[in-house]
Amino acid sequence: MEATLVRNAPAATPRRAVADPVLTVRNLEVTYYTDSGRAKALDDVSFTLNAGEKLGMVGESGSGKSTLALAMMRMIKPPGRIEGGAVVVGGADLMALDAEGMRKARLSRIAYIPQGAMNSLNPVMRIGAQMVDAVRSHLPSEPKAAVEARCKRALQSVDLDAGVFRMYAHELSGGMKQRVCIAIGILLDPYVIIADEPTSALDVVTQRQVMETIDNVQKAINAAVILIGHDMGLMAQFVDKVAVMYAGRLVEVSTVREMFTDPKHPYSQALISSLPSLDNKGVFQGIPGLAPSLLRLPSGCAFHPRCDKAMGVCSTLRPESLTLASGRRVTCHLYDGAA
Ligand SMILES: Nc1ncnc2c1ncn2[C@@H]1O[C@H](COP(=O)(O)OP(=O)(O)OP(=O)(O)O)[C@@H](O)[C@H]1O
Repeated sequence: MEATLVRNAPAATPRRAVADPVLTVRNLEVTYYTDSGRAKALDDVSFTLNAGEKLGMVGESGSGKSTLALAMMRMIKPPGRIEGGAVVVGGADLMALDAEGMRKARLSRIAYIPQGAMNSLNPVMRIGAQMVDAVRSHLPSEPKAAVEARCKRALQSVDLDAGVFRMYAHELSGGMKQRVCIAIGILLDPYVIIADEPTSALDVVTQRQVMETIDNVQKAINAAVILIGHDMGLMAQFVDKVAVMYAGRLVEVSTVREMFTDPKHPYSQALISSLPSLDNKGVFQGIPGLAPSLLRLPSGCAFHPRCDKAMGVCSTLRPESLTLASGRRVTCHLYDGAA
């Protein structure tokens, strides 16, 4: 079946009729076995996304955001190891697929636009040939003309001229290259798109255009989108929900409005108050201390040494993820008994 990639077209393929949530990540665990010891980079990570929902994944460097993306794609390499959990996309648990099943699932069920993707385009192959290769590895019997038409539609849906099909990466600007990567990501109409820092190394105008492109293609195919990034301000304009990671754990998942107006976890509160605002001109509040090494995590809650609301229990007991009455998720002892 051909993908429907026309901008702002309604969700069209029967595949989109899959029951919500379209993505369920359950108890995902990843450990890196390094010479210095074991680093648990994902610790019991769970969340869900409905078709058409956009989730922003934020957290300091080293908190596990890219590891989460790679684990969902089953692309964790040694010394890392996925040690448990499920990633259910459109009804199929990716963790239970054999290698060939997983190869097919990449791009068709779940697409990943890695950090720096635009620099990984092959410099000596035309853009079109790279796109055709990606389609062919999934749909070997699709006629050449149909494959080309699919690729050109994908280029047009990210606001690139179909002529880009015949161009080389060096002929394109950074923003155009990033849009090519997005076009490749949507070639097979996936249920879920993960974009890891899709706007890094781009100027602010191009950043906005790239985010708008993701927004448009996401609406056109009704995919669930995970945007990984540091720029809370940019993210706030494009996502529906925000998930905050700290030392391999999801410490809060809230709607973007709740996160910005009433963050629950002290780490989310610190992240929000560290953002510049017109009311607080020139007053920047940093987060005290440094992110902990995963090799030597503090006992109890890993955030407690930096937390201005820490209580006795925080240094001894690991908090569980709680769902508050409003449906928000928070991993903090402050809310024990409130769930
Ligand atoms: N190949 C590896 N070997 C050992 N440890 C690793 C490896 N890759 C990642 N880690 C560890 O896993 C943790 C999570 O890393 P990850 O790259 O997922 O973080 P991140 O939140 O995406 O950071 P950034 O924002 O800088 O991209 C880090 O603390 C890092 O030390």
